[in-house]
Amino acid sequence: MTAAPVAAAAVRAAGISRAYGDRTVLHELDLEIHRGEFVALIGKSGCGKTTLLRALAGIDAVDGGTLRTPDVSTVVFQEHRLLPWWKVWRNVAIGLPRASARARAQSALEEVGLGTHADAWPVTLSGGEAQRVALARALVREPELLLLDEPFAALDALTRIRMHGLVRDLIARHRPAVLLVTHDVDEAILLADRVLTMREGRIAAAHPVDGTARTRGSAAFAALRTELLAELGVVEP
Ligand SMILES: Nc1ncnc2c1ncn2[C@@H]1O[C@H](COP(=O)(O)OP(=O)(O)OP(=O)(O)O)[C@@H](O)[C@H]1O
Repeated sequence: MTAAPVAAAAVRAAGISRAYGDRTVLHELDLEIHRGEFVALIGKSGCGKTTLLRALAGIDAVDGGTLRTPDVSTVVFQEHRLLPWWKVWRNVAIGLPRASARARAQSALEEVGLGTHADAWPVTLSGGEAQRVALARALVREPELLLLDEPFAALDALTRIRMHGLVRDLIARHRPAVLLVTHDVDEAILLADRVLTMREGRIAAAHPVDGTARTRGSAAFAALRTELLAELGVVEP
């Protein structure tokens, strides 16, 4: 028997592997995310980020290794995935006990600034509003693990900046463990406590984010950004 898992870990993956046919996408990968910790994962296209997130979400099984995740984990995807035939509040309330569903959905919508949109139809929402509803739907169940798969990638730059502020506030209040998969290095630095780079199905390096680096334009921000881009093999013009 190995030692008992670290109590503070919300997620613990040890040597997990996943293959599609003869193509191995996760190579004996190790990952720990602590309770209340915000981890961002960046890496080149095809390195296995979404595969890892889907494994943590329990959407896909792993072929080998051990994976421990909390009972309640929720996912926000790049596209909002709201059901068009249900009003906004019912989309948020999916899976909640009936008696409290409406009130809990309303309060979650208020948290994302959409309290007046409870009876709207999803089709009437802007892209940013729809993603805020998706966030409300993910947080209303008080997940211990929140998985974010490029949730801001399809939004315009200004909306994305506003969403960063909102997500920071929501996370500070709810304190789930978070894994954010993103292509946006700036976003990773601004939001995460720790940025992981992934290469060929493994975690290549971990970079703790110093508080001063969270200010865009600070020297610490620029230095970490340069380091991460170099690790990803990106040379800026
Ligand atoms: N269902 C599948 N069947 C076969 N191959 C797959 C499947 N899903 C993913 N792959 C392959 O696994 C590899 C990793 O895919 P994954 O989506 O995890 O990468 P990613 O790092 O998230 O990429 P991106 O940044 O482009 O979203 C890719 O080569 C992809 O083609």
